[in-house]
Amino acid sequence: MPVPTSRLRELPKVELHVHIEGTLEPELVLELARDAGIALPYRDADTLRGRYVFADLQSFLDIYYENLGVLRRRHDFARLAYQYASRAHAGGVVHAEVFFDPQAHRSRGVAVADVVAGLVEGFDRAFGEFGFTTELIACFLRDRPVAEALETLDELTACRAAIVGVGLDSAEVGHPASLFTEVFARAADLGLRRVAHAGEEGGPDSVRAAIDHLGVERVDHGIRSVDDPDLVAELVARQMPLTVCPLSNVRLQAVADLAVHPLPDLIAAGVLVTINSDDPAYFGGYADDNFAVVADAFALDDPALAALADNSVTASFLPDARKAELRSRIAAWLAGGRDPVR
Ligand SMILES: Nc1ncnc2[nH]cnc12
Ligand SMILES: [Zn+2]
Repeated sequence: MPVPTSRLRELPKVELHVHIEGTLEPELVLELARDAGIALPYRDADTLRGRYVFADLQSFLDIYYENLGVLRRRHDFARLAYQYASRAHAGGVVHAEVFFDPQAHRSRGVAVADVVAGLVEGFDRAFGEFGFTTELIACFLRDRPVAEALETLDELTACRAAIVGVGLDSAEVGHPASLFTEVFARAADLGLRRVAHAGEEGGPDSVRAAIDHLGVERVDHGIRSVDDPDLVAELVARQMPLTVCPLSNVRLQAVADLAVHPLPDLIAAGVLVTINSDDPAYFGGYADDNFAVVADAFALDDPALAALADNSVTASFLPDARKAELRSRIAAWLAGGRDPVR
């Protein structure tokens, strides 16, 4: 029996893999372009949305980087953050650890400090209005020079207090994690937490490289780990979280179809799997939608869904007291009650 969507929305969720630039809905692209006097080659939001047919990661990244060019002022980032928080909250997300791509903005002359200040402003508003909590994770672009990542890390130190950690994203194949060893070592010296995309289009070796060279505490995606049983066993032994994004994997053709997604095999093996949206404005769904499609595709019952939500709490960078509070809210949901806080 499928779990009704309204009940699934009430499951308290923590989102650990969402790119704030990937929450830029076509309507906001058009609005920000109009405000800034930027001419766009499409008439309306639906025409832009119609372009969102992707053959692979790169074909998505091309449009993603093009669209984020409309984000220019601190206020634009505040709007984006607040809009994401509002939508995620409506789907039951109570806490999010949100990626942003500083290099994609500073390369266009937008100061990293303005990006961070805008995101903080939008998320502070969301916290004040509906108690939505967030942490920020600055991702380095792995298809850009390492020297640029080091410069960006230097700039980020001025906003150190607003950032919980660093990540690694953009085109995976041909851009090994090992190149970024020094960047991640310096981030660790600054007390920043470390995560990295790996095993999205790259294979098990890419996942191993992120763990061995970057010292990550979570692997973003990591689905291709399933191709190497020894790696799966290692992920289980270390309880290394994977931030899996099912709709993204389908839309970027990392998997042929949801029915053959490795999620059930990873769960069955005992991997600490979490469910996330990645770039929801592009892939047809936010965190609740991702929960809904996997619940449906793999006939997950309430205990299985609560276990996935619980994994995200475990894998989060939240303090222990907040983790305990969220765990008891998930347990209350499982026991059949409504979430007492919503
Ligand atoms: N799914 C993804 N993989 C790598 N880099 C990204 N940047 C935004 N979304 C991404
Ligand atoms: Zn991602």
